[in-house]
Amino acid sequence: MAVIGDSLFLSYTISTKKPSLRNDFYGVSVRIPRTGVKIIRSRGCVQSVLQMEEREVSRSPVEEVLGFDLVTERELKDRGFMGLRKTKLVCTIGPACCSLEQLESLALGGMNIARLNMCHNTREWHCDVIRSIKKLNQEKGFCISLMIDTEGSQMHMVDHGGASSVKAEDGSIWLFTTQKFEGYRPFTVQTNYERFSEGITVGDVLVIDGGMASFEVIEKIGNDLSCKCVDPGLLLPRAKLSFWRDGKLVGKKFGLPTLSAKDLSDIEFGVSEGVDFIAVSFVNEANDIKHLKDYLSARSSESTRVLAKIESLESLGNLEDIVEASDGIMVARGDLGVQIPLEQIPAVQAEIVHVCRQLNKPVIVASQLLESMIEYPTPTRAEVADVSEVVRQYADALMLSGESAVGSYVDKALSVLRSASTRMELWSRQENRQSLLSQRQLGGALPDRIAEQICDCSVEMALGRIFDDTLLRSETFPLLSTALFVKKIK
Ligand SMILES: Nc1ncnc2c1ncn2[C@@H]1O[C@H](COP(=O)(O)OP(=O)(O)OP(=O)(O)O)[C@@H](O)[C@H]1O
Ligand SMILES: CC(=O)C(=O)O
Repeated sequence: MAVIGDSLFLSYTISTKKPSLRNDFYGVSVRIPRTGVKIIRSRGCVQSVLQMEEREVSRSPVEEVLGFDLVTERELKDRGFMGLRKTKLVCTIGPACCSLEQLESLALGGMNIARLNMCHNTREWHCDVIRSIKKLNQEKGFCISLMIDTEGSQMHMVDHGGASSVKAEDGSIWLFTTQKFEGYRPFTVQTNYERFSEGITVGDVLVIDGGMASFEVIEKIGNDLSCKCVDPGLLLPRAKLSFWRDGKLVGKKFGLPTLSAKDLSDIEFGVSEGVDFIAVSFVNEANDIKHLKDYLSARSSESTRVLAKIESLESLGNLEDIVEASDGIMVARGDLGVQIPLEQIPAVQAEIVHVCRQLNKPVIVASQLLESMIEYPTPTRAEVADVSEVVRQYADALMLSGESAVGSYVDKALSVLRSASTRMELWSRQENRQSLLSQRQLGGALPDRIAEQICDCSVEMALGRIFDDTLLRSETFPLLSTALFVKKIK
């Protein structure tokens, strides 16, 4: 399977006295006139420099906003600028990729956003990574955006820093407790949340990490739970816990705010370091986002974009409001899979992406895209199909988690993501073009057919009473419908 891409890349930098650099979503959009692209070669790799005169930009009646990326020389030659990859790539930074050299390698491999998960590592470590990325942006001309991801309030096992996993055997009896202890205690799991057993009754099922292992509650001992393993499996450090009754999630209101004191302190840190995005974990309703945006605007940090992570059952019930309130969305399939049955994930993902497309909000699809590449140098066919499906759904970005943070094949994983998304975009464009050409009632030349399609869309919207009469009569309407149409077909 030829999904591994070419190794020669183009890097784009702007050469102008005062570049009109607009750090559009995912940080790599640049306003340019149609002309002014020159390819130069430097240090053995090909570098493209967009030459942009300010005079030209202000004079140009139609500015193009293009998403710029690293592309192969061959891709550029074959397909021109419109053929550049649109799907952005997010890499979670961890021990496997945090040195300056490793980050540069990711930048060359097409990383658009570096994600820092505030659950892990120290403030100093995060600070070093942020500084390294800024250095690469400044000195080597990359445009990598920075995202911090808050820890959020969720129920999980406490990591005692011992073995990387513990096996739970069928029928074994375990104690889930809130009592604090150091080191490893056999058949005992410490949970992070004191009220974790509130409302839980004998017979309920405790599921680990969305199905890694399951236990039946056999006795309540004060706040602790004695449980029998009914589905054996591995318990990983910080594994997430959820309770189920009669096949349904036991909705537990933890009484915890979406943003904990630690989250607020991490956000404060991110803002002071000038990160571009804050991804908020366990958003349940639009107010969670509105409050954070108010806070950011009080600090004059409105330019920091707020992304809502959709990973709880409750957030699905408030999806449209959350999408409206946010600057973008992350489909956090990892935690979502703890709260809803796994077989529902594909449909829920498609629905979230669809709502985001309808409301014109960017959406990242995250978790386990290339999970096997944490250990192996090639992806499974199913993983490549999953990545391609996300692109086909018109998600704006794909995210690597463990594959880049702790994986053994970080650059390869990114390369697979890049190649698979490029190919699917190309295929999708050809398919769209084909369906446009095969429309029966359309005119002869392609521009006529496109114009006719735009009119069709306008009529469709008018019939759907999307706009009031004043707007329909005004000159803005054709422009607006054109813009909506263009945006929708991407
Ligand atoms: N900064 C880091 N330092 C050390 N390990 C990290 C770091 N970031 C990620 N990891 C490791 O990579 C794995 C995947 O990271 P990721 O942040 O995507 O998932 P996660 O821990 O399940 O958190 P979340 O549920 O918020 O996504 C983690 O389990 C952790 O082992
Ligand atoms: C990314 C993340 O937080 C999740 O998938 O749960």
